[in-house]
Amino acid sequence: MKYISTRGTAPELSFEEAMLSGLARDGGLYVPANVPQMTPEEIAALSGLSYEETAYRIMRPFIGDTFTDAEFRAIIDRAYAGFGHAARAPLVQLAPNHFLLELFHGPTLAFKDFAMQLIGQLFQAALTRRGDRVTIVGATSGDTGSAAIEAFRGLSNVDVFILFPHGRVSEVQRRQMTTPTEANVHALAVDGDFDDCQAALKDMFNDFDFRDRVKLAGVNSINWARVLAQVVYYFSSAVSLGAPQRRISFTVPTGNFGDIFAGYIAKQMGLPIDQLVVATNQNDILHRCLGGQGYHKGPTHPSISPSMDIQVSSNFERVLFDAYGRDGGAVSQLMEELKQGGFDVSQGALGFLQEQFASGRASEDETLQTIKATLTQSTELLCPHSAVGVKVANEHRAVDVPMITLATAHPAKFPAAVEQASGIHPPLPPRMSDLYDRPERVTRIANDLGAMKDFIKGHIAK
Ligand SMILES: Cc1ncc(COP(=O)(O)O)c(C=O)c1O
Ligand SMILES: N[C@@H](CCOP(=O)(O)O)C(=O)O
Repeated sequence: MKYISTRGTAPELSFEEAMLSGLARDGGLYVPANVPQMTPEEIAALSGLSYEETAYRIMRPFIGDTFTDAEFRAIIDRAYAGFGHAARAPLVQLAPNHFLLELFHGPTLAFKDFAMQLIGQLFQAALTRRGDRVTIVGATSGDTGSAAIEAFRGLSNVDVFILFPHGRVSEVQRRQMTTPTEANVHALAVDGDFDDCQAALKDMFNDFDFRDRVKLAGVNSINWARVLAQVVYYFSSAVSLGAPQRRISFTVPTGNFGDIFAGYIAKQMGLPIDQLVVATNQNDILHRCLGGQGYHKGPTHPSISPSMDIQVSSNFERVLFDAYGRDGGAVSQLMEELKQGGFDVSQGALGFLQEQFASGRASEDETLQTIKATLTQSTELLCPHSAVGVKVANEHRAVDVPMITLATAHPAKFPAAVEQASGIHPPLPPRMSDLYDRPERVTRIANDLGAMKDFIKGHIAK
């Protein structure tokens, strides 16, 4: 199994190399040269299996010879052992033919744990075997950072630096990043927004001196392994509702396009997905683009679903690569135009995108109303991101096709918005109940690439 860059000029890599290197050296993102296929019989055979066994069968063909079967099984088992629900990703019914896929039972209460817990184990196994160490730098609008810190804190062969936008994450998200005491963890509050953090991260990857000197690695969804781990729950949930005999639709609260891209890969592998619906908050650049208005950046408006406050949606590049016939030159050109503010999508590419994805948006008010209405109609207390998904899913549901909306975070991560909508203050689970009492450790830093690189160089273990 080989991985190729969306910009077309970086070397092809194995799974292990692509995982450890993050961004391709031509600035692109790695994707599989060919997506492995599953037959209807193989998909049907997933019925009744544990989440771990399903994960093994879905991901195995993508891993190549990086790990033996036994090593890979053990890695998966360790990754999901700390989840607080036996099903790992349980489905609950909201309404006739509308289901919620609860992805918030991991250690940091967000869907990021599904991939990050696995990546933590994959990195540890690969680095130990190589006798190597890396510096992980991550950009976060809240959840990736806490999940990465949880997965990598205390590991001897990794330093972790997380860039988050100062004042633009929830207090729970911030505290999850700033209260761990392990010396290899560094939380940096950047005077900027998430797009500034992600741009700085990509600039670090494109500075080869810095990249090679600190042995830079990435655990954002830049990293193909992040996307791969998220493909699994599309299969597990769809099969439990009758796939492959039945078609299933999904609605996905979307920001950086990693989660819904995983659904797109599941469909490419053979899962019979009817609609894949992109749900955005008021920062609706993806919804506008899929509606034919081009991809043009505007100001980011802070919202009650802050993890989706994104203008430069990193993984959109991966689907553009397919939409433009896997032409790396065309993708490079679009990404150059994006640096100047945006680009128009060609008619052919737009047709491809509209065939693959539907979309919708939720305003702040609609998000609050959805939290309230869902609690009235069921017993489910939604986080604001999941509420964006439910609002948009309700607009796209068809009577004869089950719709699964991804619930991407636990409501207790966003208590202010949830309480405003429902009157209920969602409590943190007991293991985190002292989060507000723990001392914080954070470095405030200017939105200045040089300052960030100097900080990192000065704080990696020698
Ligand atoms: C709670 C939550 N929901 C939705 C998203 C959007 O996911 P993606 O960036 O993969 O589109 C994020 C951030 O990634 C998130 O943290
Ligand atoms: N919403 C994310 C943004 C980063 O996304 P990623 O999937 O590329 O890591 C967050 O919570 O940080």
